[in-house]
Amino acid sequence: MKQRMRVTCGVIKQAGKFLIVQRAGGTSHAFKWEFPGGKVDPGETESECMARELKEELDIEVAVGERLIPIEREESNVIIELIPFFCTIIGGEITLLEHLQLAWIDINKPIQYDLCIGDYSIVDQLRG
Ligand SMILES: Nc1nc2c([nH]c(=O)n2[C@H]2C[C@H](O)[C@@H](COP(=O)(O)OP(=O)(O)OP(=O)(O)O)O2)c(=O)[nH]1
Repeated sequence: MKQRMRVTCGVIKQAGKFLIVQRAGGTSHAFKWEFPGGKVDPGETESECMARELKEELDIEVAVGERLIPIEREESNVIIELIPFFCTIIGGEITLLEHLQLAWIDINKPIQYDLCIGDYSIVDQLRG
């Protein structure tokens, strides 16, 4: 059986635009753009993971809101379940602790960034 990996990712909207961040070199999906987040640790709930990852990556405190429809992708020998959550910043200032750059995107315009492939399905959900 293939290994499953659950990954939460945060959808943060401000002034009508959505936050995406660019992965660093030397990681899987190096230099791709994504919604910030990461793998669910053993014993942790999805929303605990979401809040922890946004603190670790962006140094912000968030209220974790609605869970969107998860996206499942098969990659070499793992199945990645990407679980998006709407998040609202309740503390801190966005500081890039792991990523190279950030951008605020207008969801209704063509995306000018090279997103991780599964993230296009999140964009589709946000476009409704
Ligand atoms: N965080 C995040 N990961 C994504 C997205 N889309 C997507 O395919 N992925 C993939 C990339 C990685 O293979 C995996 C997440 O791993 P990660 O490296 O961000 O997770 P992590 O922070 O827990 O990793 P680490 O501690 O092991 O370095 O999911 C996305 O929008 N956000």
